[in-house]
Amino acid sequence: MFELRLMAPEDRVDTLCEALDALDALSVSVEDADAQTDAEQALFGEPGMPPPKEGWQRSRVIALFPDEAQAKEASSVLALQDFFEGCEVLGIAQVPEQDWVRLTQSQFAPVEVTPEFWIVPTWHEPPGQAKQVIRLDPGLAFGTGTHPTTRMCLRWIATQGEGALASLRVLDYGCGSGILAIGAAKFGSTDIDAVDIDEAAVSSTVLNAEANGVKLKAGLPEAAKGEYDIVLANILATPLKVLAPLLRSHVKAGGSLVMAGILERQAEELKEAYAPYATLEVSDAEDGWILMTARC
Ligand SMILES: C[S@@+](CC[C@H](N)C(=O)[O-])C[C@H]1O[C@@H](n2cnc3c(N)ncnc32)[C@H](O)[C@@H]1O
Repeated sequence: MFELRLMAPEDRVDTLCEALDALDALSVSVEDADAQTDAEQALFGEPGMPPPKEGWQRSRVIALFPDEAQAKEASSVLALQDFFEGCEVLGIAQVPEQDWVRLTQSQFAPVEVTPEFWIVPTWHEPPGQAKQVIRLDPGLAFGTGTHPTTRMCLRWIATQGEGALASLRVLDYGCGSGILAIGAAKFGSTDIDAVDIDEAAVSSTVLNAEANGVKLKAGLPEAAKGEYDIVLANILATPLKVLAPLLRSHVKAGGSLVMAGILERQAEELKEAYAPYATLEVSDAEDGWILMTARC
């Protein structure tokens, strides 16, 4: 395959990508042309908020074509268009043959939750010291264990102890891949509801639970019914604040509310939002994220 590399100012990127698509590019990717330089302008938004602006000052647009002739033709056609003014062809180059499957898989190594509890992709052998293992491959839904918020929730489950959840009813609210619900099952729970607003997450949860040989019920949020001994919710601070009365209503008296997706600096606003319902405390922290829990 051959890639056609182009430079485009911010206001031309969308048009250029659409044109490349119309010219039968197999894929088009856009990178910050000023990344790692003094001119780099970060475009991070607050979690849950849109970024400060839509695009970078200058973007490198890379389009993949099946052969050199098509890449050259696309380059010539683009150069004749009015909208190409301000854009530039950086070059055409052959893409070296790679084993893409192996390359992708190599980016997902086993993840340690505790020295004895690991998340292991199916193409890896579990580490020797692992006593509990969740088998999970990256998919459409969030939750492979590579994010600190997921790991902190799983660590909380693990610190309850082996089999400690055996007689406990668990709700995983915002289940994504179902990783927390599966973790709860690994530590003994047999009565688990996993819910999400995203139907793809619900389907992923069902498949991942089957792959791990655990029993749970997955569905949309209205499938959460009644009270639970443990409510796990790894969402984000803003929805967690909105969901405060609902999440609290699902926790049994004496039960635990365990929440992640919260930045360190959001601890106080979460405590305030939950004050009418529960007393939250910070139970864990990793990479600027915190785990907040309450005994209800
Ligand atoms: C950060 S992911 C967490 C996934 C997984 N539980 C984990 O810990 O890795 C948050 C999930 O919450 C879901 N979600 C967001 N808002 C929600 C809401 N109001 N009700 C239910 N699920 C929600 C999203 O679709 C997403 O799958």
